Amino acid sequence: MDIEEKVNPRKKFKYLKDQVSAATLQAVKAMGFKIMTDIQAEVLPEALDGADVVATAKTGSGKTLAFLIPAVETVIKCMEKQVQGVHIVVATPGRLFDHMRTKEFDYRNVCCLVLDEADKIFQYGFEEDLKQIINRLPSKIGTNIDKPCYLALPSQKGTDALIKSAMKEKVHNINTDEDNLMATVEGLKQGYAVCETEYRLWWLHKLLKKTRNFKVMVFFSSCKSVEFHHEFFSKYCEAAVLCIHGKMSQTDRTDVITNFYNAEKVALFCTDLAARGLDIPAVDWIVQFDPPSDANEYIHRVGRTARGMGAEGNAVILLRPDEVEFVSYLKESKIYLDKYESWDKFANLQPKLDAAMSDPQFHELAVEAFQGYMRAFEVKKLKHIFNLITMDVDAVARSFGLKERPDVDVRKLKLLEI
Ligand SMILES: Nc1ncnc2c1ncn2[C@@H]1O[C@H](COP(=O)(O)OP(=O)(O)OP(=O)(O)O)[C@@H](O)[C@H]1O
Repeated sequence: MDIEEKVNPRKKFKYLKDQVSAATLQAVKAMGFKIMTDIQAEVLPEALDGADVVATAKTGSGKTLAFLIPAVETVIKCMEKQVQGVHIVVATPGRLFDHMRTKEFDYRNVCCLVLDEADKIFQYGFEEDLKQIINRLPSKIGTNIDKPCYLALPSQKGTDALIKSAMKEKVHNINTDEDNLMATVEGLKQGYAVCETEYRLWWLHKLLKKTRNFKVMVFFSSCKSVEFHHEFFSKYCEAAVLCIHGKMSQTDRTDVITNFYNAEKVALFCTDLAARGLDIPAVDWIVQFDPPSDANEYIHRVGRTARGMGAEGNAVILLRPDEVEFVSYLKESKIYLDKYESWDKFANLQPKLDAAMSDPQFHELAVEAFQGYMRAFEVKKLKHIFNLITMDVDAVARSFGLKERPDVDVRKLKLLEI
């Protein structure tokens, strides 16, 4: 008996045939999906039935189709009724609200609102924009027009008031994450490695060698650090690396993502710009070279691998010896890391660094990258773990290939800590 026969019939997309158009089912089939993920199997029958849904599930668990299929079905019905105009608008809250204040943007017939990444929306302080948007939309979208309104959110913190204002009296709370013993997906193997500060760059060099036949994402805490490491590894170590960060133009970012999407083996150096929403096939390794700010950010970074049903992936976070407590902190959020081997033998990068540093522009980049790294610490909330007071700043400078500590007001930064 193959997997498909064993599976509960309610979990097959075919089960939705009375609720979903043949075209949608055909499109799902063309994507190669036959069985719904847990969140899809729970959300779709309810949402297609017109219920308002708050859905919480792990990153990479298939939330997109859980809200997209009902949204597309709504559009299909509008088209049948020959409703004119744009059918789907995808926007950030601030931009959407700007448009709603223009005469040309007619939103009187809106019948479905989806808030994806709702926790991030709150974190970025879009709450006020969102309230205004909801106030202007046909009141209680769900109740009045009898069409669904969904929230897809990885975490529910702070959303209660919004749910009340936007949704029907009766909201279906679906959480496939409850009672779960782990915050990350089963197919993810994750661990941490410890490395002395000044050998961090050397560690990364070794890791890139070991993973050269894989598709890898490496996370850094600042744009300049991404640029610095990218320049060093691509120009002076001839490594296959791409980079993406917020200071690049949209066209360049799109090109990089397309290249990474199509590549079989390459490393993408990135900031947290790439931590959410990107669905790139077959990423093998997530490397957190600089630590994330909290458990939530950790989960989203590692969520770029092991995506979809039965998928597998690997993640490693690099910690300095005085950051190891981060492992216990993650444990409190049900993230369990194995301890990976700590390397003590590295290829000597000094000649390559010396060559690079003879270029004044590269030296300047190293200084800026160092400053970016220090600034990232300044805003970290977990001060007991990411502690500037105990940090060996000279060793940090050396980890950027700098023989002397740049002129950064470390004393001021340290004072901020107290
Ligand atoms: N029923 C399914 N069967 C197999 N693969 C699926 C199914 N549904 C979605 N996928 C695949 O799983 C991956 C993750 O899906 P999706 O992007 O919807 O996750 P998500 O929960 O929205 O993640 P995130 O929170 O990171 O945005 C995608 O590559 C998608 O194509």
